[in-house]
Amino acid sequence: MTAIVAENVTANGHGVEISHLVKKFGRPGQEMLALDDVNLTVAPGEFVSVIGPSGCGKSTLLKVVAGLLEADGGSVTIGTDSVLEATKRKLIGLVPQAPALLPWRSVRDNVKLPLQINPAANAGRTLRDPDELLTSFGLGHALEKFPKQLSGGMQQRVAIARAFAFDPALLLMDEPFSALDEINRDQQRLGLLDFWQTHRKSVMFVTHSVPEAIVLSDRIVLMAARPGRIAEIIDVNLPRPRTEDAYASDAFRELEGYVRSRLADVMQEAAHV
Ligand SMILES: Nc1ncnc2c1ncn2[C@@H]1O[C@H](COP(=O)(O)OP(=O)(O)OP(=O)(O)O)[C@@H](O)[C@H]1O
Repeated sequence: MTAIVAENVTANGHGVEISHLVKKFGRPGQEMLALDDVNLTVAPGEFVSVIGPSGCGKSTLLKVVAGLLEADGGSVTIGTDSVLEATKRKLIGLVPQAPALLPWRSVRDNVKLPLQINPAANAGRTLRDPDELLTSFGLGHALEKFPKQLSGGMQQRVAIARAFAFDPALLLMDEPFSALDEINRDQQRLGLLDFWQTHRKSVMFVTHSVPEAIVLSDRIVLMAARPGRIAEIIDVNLPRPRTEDAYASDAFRELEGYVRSRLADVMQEAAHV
């Protein structure tokens, strides 16, 4: 992984403005409110995690922002663009739960793919060289390999490198480390932290892990279920750049206790609905 180089890295990317967002599933008359009046502003270069009980709408929120699901009400603006315009202009990088690499392309060619699709949209960007990018993610030795020759953790790193390659204005990550074991997961999250602190992109990151949300984020959006909504937005006022030492600080542990107790509150509420 790259060394942590910058204390004062300029924030990059576009902000996100989510306003009165509503998303329903189901047939008319039997609808379920997956997102009920969700309002959230993500500043350019801000890292925001979304946490909450199963079924509270975290993935749905990310999918609406990514343009994979259409909203039933409200709006999402990325910079000054609608989601549709942002997807056309390739402003959004998405890292799904499973790495979704093309098995017949080498690691290098998987990372090159977003540079090759709709190249006109890449004009004026700082595109990253796939080899350099993969090397900075500790995969310099695996450029010619195929996805099946890599471990799950390495594959997920390729997927993250691929999302960074075309310099998107906004990165959306839906539990990117959930399939990994705890040791691997911790390594990957510290690697992402390191990379992000050097490049400062706007990020929306879904996770079930409280420590993961704290170590990575500037703010944590706590969601509640039935209907899916924002219960609280929690500031993470820990100094940056952060390293694994952050876990050991009193401030970290205090915040972890607070987030866990608020998570328990919303889970208890949901149990009584
Ligand atoms: N395509 C769909 N059709 C119908 N209902 C859906 C669909 N996608 C999600 N839902 C429902 O919407 C609600 C929110 O789902 P979502 O996957 O966004 O939750 P989540 O917070 O990401 O959950 P988890 O933490 O378990 O991944 C759930 O009740 C889910 O069953």
